[in-house]
Amino acid sequence: MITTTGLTKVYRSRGREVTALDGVDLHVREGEVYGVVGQSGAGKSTLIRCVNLLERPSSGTVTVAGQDLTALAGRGTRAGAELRKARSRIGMVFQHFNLLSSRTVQSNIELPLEILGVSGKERERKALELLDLVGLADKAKAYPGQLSGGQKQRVGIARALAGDPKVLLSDESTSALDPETTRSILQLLRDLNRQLGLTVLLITHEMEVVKTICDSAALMKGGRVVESGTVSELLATPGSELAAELFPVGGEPSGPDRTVVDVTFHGDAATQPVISQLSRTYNIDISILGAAMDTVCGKQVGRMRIELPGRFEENVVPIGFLREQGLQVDVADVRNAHDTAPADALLKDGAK
Ligand SMILES: Nc1ncnc2c1ncn2[C@@H]1O[C@H](COP(=O)(O)OP(=O)(O)OP(=O)(O)O)[C@@H](O)[C@H]1O
Repeated sequence: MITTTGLTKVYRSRGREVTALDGVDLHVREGEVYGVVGQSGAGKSTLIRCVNLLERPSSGTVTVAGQDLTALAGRGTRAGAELRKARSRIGMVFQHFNLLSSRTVQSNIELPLEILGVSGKERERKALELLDLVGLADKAKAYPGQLSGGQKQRVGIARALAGDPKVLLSDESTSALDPETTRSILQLLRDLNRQLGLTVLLITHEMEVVKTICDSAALMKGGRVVESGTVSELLATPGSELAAELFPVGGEPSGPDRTVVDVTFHGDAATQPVISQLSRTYNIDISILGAAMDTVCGKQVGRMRIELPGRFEENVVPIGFLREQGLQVDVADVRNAHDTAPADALLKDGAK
């Protein structure tokens, strides 16, 4: 539904160049909720603004619902009209709602339809239908100043849906809201995604948002996508930074010459007594340094950080045993991170 290839954006201001996007390839499938996360300055806002061509990319292409928007942006006035039409099919929700305070709620929702030249009667019908959809049927005549933050965002979402978009872009739409309101807005986005088959691309710095509603996610750093995939794929990828952030387990080793291992349990593996089997089979004492169970994308996932006595070399076979049970095993020397890669290579060799 949304594809970007080699998307690059270089800002030039006061003789300085800032590369905000550095060759971003993004693939968002129809009907999915896709989250882009990353620290401040990673390029998330620039990416979302380039997807609907609010910002003109320096190079690369953006295709939404099979239409190459970058090609339209480059041509004359006729193409400009086509671009506006294409853009009206992409809804956008903002962090600070961007409602007009002098207009009623209904009139805010009607605004994009006014711009599209839709008749008054049809605009009213559509606005009232959308208000009902977002649970604010009784607020049509209210002004934004009379609404709570969550209600304002519901109006923002209704306005974004006015042009019957196939795609909804959300720029930190819950960042200004308290946790409970955040949950209700995320639930609304999820419901709309399911009811309307809406594809949602959202940017956020909150892992909780990804955990609650995203099917897929990408991590951005320095204008690049450094990891991406479905949330389940990411959780199953050894060493995935996104997975570790989505599902952190802490715990320091209790002393030198210990092997610290992060074990992730999905599906059936979560119900097997693997840790006690490991302990019995190899006659070793295992300490649990940290553990958590959580629901990620509606699925139960468990993660445990355990400590085995002895160094990596001495634990090749027990760790091979864990891998054979279908568990995802990441070896981490938390005090000596540069040892991790060689240790993992060693394990793979040793486990053969
Ligand atoms: N209009 C602009 N002119 C010049 N530089 C810009 C402009 N907009 C963004 N940048 C720069 O581009 C880089 C990426 O910014 P962007 O706002 O896309 O990041 P972000 O990940 O959305 O950050 P945040 O979470 O803080 O919004 C930053 O270095 C920023 O300073």
